Amino acid sequence: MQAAAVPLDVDHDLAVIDAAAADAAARGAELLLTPELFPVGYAPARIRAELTDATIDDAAVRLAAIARRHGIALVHSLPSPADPHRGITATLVDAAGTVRGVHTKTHLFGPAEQEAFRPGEARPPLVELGGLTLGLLICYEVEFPETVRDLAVRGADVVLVPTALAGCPTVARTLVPARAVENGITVAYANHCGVEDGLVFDGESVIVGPDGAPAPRLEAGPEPASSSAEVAPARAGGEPELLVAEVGPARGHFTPDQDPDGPWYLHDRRPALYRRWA
Ligand SMILES: NC(=O)CCCCC(N)=O
Repeated sequence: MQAAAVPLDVDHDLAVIDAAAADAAARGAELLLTPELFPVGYAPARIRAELTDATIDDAAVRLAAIARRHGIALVHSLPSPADPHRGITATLVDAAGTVRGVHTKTHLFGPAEQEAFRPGEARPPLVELGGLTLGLLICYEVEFPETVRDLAVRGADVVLVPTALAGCPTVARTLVPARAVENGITVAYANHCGVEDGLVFDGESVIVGPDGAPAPRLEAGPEPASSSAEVAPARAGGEPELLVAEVGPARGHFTPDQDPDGPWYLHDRRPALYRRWA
């Protein structure tokens, strides 16, 4: 889902997610990925100054209910309750509304985030769902090859990335596809669009497969999609958009006997050598 949130207007922002979940489920999607901090909007200073933990806890309950109501898994992103400071989290809730994985952003972007939040330390989680292994990262983290590589070597087929990207479309156009290709996995990157708290978001949400190309779009309709249009990046500005694509098992784990031509990135890695260089 790519859409514009209204900072601190949780009712509005949850309504946008609810409508997207209904639309996605109707089109056959099994999981809806939403942008970073979408239920509260991307406004780090205002979140720190005005948001209460009760509001955050209530939003988490309502997001689980959205997943359950529409029978679709959901990745949402909220501030963590203060303990004593707040992190930025991503949570995967399954179609029954059960929390299956939570990640706290380990690489905070810029002074605004670093003043308003604390960085997480825990390793990004893997969740088994729908026959695939799903990894969670948040925004800036996907720009560090180490984070996606860590999930890939642990078996991730798909890395799901709520984001809040403004003024740097190179990330969506170049870095996100590179992460998918260099690990032979699919990366889904869901951004805000429009303007929030004076920030103009890039949009350009994308779902990129192991070959670096946009994943094929699932065409809703009576007949199974025989040929699917590619999922072009969402437009920068304007209205909410839903990219619905079919994602599958990783190809990065191939070894020479499975794929005679290579490249075999994960197979050919030399971590002991890299550690000696550190
Ligand atoms: N919320 C974020 O982590 C924003 C990341 C933007 C990084 C960039 N290169 O502009």
